[in-house]
Amino acid sequence: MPMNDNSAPTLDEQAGHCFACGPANPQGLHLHFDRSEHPETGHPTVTATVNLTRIYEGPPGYIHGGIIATLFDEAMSKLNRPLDTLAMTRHMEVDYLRPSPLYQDLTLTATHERREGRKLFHSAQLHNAEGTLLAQAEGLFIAINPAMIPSNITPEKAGH
Ligand SMILES: CCCCCCCCCCCCCC(=O)SCCNC(=O)CCNC(=O)[C@H](O)C(C)(C)COP(=O)(O)OP(=O)(O)OC[C@H]1O[C@@H](n2cnc3c(N)ncnc32)[C@H](O)[C@@H]1OP(=O)(O)O
Repeated sequence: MPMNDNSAPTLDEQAGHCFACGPANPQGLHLHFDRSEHPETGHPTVTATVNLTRIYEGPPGYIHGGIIATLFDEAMSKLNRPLDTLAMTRHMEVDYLRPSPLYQDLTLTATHERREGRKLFHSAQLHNAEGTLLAQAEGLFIAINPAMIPSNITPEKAGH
């Protein structure tokens, strides 16, 4: 794992193996998000283009539902940093409205809705290129103590 000069890993380095967004995970999705502000509420919003192959297939020709949940979990988690909060997913609901096709550019978006103390409420959507809503989610993230996140994970420490 790359280290900074003080050998304390940065948050990005700690998250480098994240299955959805980590650049260091050879089997990950390598999602990249652009961040902006919602035009009406000013709340943080993130967007990514996803185009998935059969590795992620569920029904023939379509993305597996668990992977769609992963996309939503990741997109909503990306809202926590602009809110200056380290948080983990506590609850998520997903509506699968239409099958989500493989091999097509789909637009993944997430927006912060509201905060109640440690509780962050976010929403997320997946649209096809025609603008049809394919799936949507609501998520509850809970602000955590940074000490919950181990600073250095190795296979040896994980028992492998
Ligand atoms: C994460 C850091 C990563 C750093 C790098 C970023 C890279 C990105 C990677 C990100 C990867 C993607 C992200 C991932 O995949 S994160 C991985 C998936 N998530 C987890 O593994 C989290 C596991 N859970 C926990 O560790 C604990 O439960 C945590 C720490 C989250 C909270 O435990 P804690 O004991 O502290 O709190 P609590 O359980 O009492 O609950 C708290 C409050 O919530 C209320 N509540 C519960 N349910 C509902 C509901 N349905 N509607 C409304 N409210 C609800 C509940 O009543 C309570 O309210 P109150 O009584 O306090 O008022």
